[in-house]
Amino acid sequence: SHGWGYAADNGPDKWVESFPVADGPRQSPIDIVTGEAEHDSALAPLAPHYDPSTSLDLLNNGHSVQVTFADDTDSSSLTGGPISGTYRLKQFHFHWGSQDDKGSEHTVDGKTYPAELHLVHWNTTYPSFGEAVDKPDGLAVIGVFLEIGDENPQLQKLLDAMEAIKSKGTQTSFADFDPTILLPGSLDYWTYDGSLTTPPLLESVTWIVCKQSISVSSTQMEKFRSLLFSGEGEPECCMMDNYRPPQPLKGRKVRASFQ
Ligand SMILES: CN[C@@H]1CN(c2cccc(OC)c2)S(=O)(=O)c2sc(S(N)(=O)=O)cc21
Ligand SMILES: [Zn+2]
Repeated sequence: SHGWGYAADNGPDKWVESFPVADGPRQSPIDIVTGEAEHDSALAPLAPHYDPSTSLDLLNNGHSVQVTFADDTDSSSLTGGPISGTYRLKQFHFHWGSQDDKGSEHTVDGKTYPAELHLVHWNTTYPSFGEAVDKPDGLAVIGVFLEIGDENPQLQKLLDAMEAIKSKGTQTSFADFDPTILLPGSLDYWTYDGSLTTPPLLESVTWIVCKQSISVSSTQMEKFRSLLFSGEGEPECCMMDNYRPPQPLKGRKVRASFQ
């Protein structure tokens, strides 16, 4: 089968064949061992500032569901946290499982969550996303765990719009969406140096993983699982288990912004 994916013949265990960095020194995701994380009082509070007018469209790219943002100004950007300077929001997307006991990429003391939200930002010391994506300090991704609980009304607009993008390569306009509403109440976080969790697995990401999760109901999770990896006219293949498992820490330190 052409191209990478999450099936037995093109999934995470096979990626190293086309992307040797898969076995590199700073791969993501990782298992966050909370007892090993060191509180760093020098870590600043996370300061995301998002402008809903920069949200553009909702896309099924065959690997995940993604909302893309206009990144020609600093209107939607991230400062503070472990990063220096300003990183612009490019897109956010999710990873999830085929059932509620798995689906996240990062794990916490071995605990898996049913899904994980990633907000991808690029360092404006570089002229564009494309220039930043392969630099060691090029990207900053905020990870938020989704935990099964009450229905999350903030997800509903996204879930309803997914009707229009069931198949790979479909997209629909998705204006006036403020991703701030998807963030947990507390922005306490763990941070470490890592990589993209999908090919090309570039080791360019400062990971910022929120300690507090947001809720999602089992019914809402079924909505994610009704999306398709497959394109229109192809045999239907449900989009689920689109997560990479934790990778070796290889001596990296994980810092905590909280005691
Ligand atoms: C398909 N997966 C996304 C790939 N992207 C991408 C797009 C264009 C070019 C490129 O490299 C040259 C990479 S990306 O950088 O937006 C990210 S970040 C990310 S995650 N799970 O680590 O947060 C996954 C992807
Ligand atoms: Zn991701």
